[in-house]
Amino acid sequence: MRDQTGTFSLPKWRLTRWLADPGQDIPLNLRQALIASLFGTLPIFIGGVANTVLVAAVAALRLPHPMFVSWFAFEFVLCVLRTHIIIAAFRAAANGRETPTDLYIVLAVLWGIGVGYGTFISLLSGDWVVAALACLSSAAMMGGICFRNYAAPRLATAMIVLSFGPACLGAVLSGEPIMLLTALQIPFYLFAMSKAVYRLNAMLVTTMRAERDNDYRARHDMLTGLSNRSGLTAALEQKWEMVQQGRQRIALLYLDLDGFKAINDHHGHTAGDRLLKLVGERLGNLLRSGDLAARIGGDEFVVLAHSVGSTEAMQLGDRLIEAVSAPYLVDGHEVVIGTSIGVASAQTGVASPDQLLKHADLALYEAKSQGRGNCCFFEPGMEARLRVRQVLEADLRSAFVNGEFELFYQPQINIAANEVSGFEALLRWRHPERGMIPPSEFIPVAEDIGLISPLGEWVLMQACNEAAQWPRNLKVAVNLSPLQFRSGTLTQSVGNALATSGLAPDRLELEITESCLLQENEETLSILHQLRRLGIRIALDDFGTGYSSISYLRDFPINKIKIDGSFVRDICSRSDAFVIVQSITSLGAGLMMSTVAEGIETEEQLLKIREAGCTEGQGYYFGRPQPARELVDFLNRAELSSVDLGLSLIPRDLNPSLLKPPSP
Ligand SMILES: Nc1nc2c(ncn2[C@@H]2O[C@@H]3COP(=O)(O)O[C@H]4[C@@H](O)[C@H](n5cnc6c(=O)[nH]c(N)nc65)O[C@@H]4COP(=O)(O)O[C@H]3[C@H]2O)c(=O)[nH]1
Repeated sequence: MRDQTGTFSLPKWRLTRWLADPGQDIPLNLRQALIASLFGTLPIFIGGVANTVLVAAVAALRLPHPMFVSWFAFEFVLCVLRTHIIIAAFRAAANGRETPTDLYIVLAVLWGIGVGYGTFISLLSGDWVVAALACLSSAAMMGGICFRNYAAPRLATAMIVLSFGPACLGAVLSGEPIMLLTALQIPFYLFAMSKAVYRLNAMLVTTMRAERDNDYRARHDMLTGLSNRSGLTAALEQKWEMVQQGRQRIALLYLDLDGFKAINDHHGHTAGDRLLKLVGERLGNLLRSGDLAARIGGDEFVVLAHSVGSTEAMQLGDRLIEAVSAPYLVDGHEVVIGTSIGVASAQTGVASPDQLLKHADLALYEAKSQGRGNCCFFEPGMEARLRVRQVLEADLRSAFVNGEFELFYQPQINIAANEVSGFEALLRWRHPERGMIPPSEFIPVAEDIGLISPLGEWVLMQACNEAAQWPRNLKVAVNLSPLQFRSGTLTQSVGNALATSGLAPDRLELEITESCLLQENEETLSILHQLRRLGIRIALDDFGTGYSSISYLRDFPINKIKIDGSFVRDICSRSDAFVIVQSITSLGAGLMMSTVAEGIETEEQLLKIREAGCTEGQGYYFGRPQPARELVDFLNRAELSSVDLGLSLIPRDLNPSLLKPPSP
């Protein structure tokens, strides 16, 4: 059936409403489609009216009695009126105007009455040729009525009874005994045809419901109830003409959830699904009427906002980030995720809805590459940057396979004992064309493309293997990505690395950042305890930046605090930096944790760090990150006199009081 939903008006008069009523619980759009179908199948309509006028004309010619002439005149006028009304209805529907549905239905009923009247008078006429013609014609009409009007079963039944019912009475009154048989047959025929109408109607409604459900499913995401990709495309295409004519301003906000995969992996897909539903609800709550939210991929959502410029779209983006990032309660667990958003608006130069979506996607890439929880507006240069990024991703994947990674080690110095206490392993990528690429450039990419877990495992194994060859029980510190921390396999990987290398667990230190501790306190706590049970030490990296929650130091089994290099950089010039470092070291001392100052580059900084009470130091002043093969040499030099080598851990000409162990 042709879908004409919404183009033909529903009847308004009481009688016509009753006649066209298809039954209870039928939604509005189905009612509209059913009414539209009454106007359809034009060949049957034309055949029906032409046939009636023709039969009436033949009868009037054979029997030019006023009854037959008036019948013909009635049919003729009705035919003209109905044709006019149906043409007017189609025009009105095409132009989105009210259609004359009530009149159309009333004329259909009158037509049925006309056919019935003609059959009746023909049977009484005694002219069996005219009677046979009229009876055959109205019986044939019933088929047409049934086929054409079963969308409104009451109307069709009324037309069937009115057009052929009088033949029953006519047969009785015809005076011909044999016609009594026909009079007996006609009610059965009427009943059978009416029954067929209701059956056909039930089948039609079921089919239309199924079509409607399929259509809904085709355009909606069953999990969240939001639109899906094709729903979004349809909505975009619908608005596009107005957008191109400058009559409508729209913006697309492309959201990608940060940290969703970890929740899915950790709590299972059912919890992940619940979380997606909650995200969908939050998005829906923020939209104005006429805006649309869609889920177009696992954890990817798009918001189509209308009547917004770039500023309002960015403001909406910020509100979406805030809403999505608030904690969720899923299966009794509090979980936190974030979202990055790319925004694009349909200004001149955007050729198609597809291109607009692509722009928003590019802006999303940019938002993600700037760190999580960002909202970025599309700029033309992003496409080129994306290509660079895609090349980097491809290179990164092959780098892992080609063994282009290596570990550099930076010494960590026990300031009090004036000796090297261990080394921090720092990942390096020796790119065949670009040379050495720093971890800050490729680790976020490795996290995004799911390479961080295997890469992290490789780092652990390599660091443990190399550290196992070092003298003097020197420690090795290994950085962990938050994603690796939440992977669920960390304890096992650490256990494997220790078992394979034979490194004593107390020589391995894992450096985590606060973002590892941000969510799932119980889960995180249990991983940390498992690691501690293996005998491993935990260091909290970059302390003093980010959240720097003191409660982490109380709640989690941490052995060491690494004070962020930014404080060390300012320690000689800003008294507040010194006070902060001092406060962290005394906090650490009180909690039986050692404190390491990162990024020491000068002697003055070292003096201040000592004065502030740090137990360990790390930085270019002591040594830059260097390949494993150079460590033995470094250690040998460190153990020799500084005067001999011109390289000193704690320069000799320092005030001797500075060489004393730090005061607690
Ligand atoms: N300006 C200055 N910088 C100094 C000084 N002393 C050390 N640094 C640099 O500071 C960074 C210290 O590492 P981080 O804070 O853990 O920060 C690391 C760490 O978060 C991450 N990273 C490095 N290796 C790995 C790894 O194997 N796994 C993971 N997940 N992250 C890693 O990459 C970050 C950057 O590493 P690098 O580029 O090697 O940069 C290193 C190091 O070279 C100094 O005196 N002055």
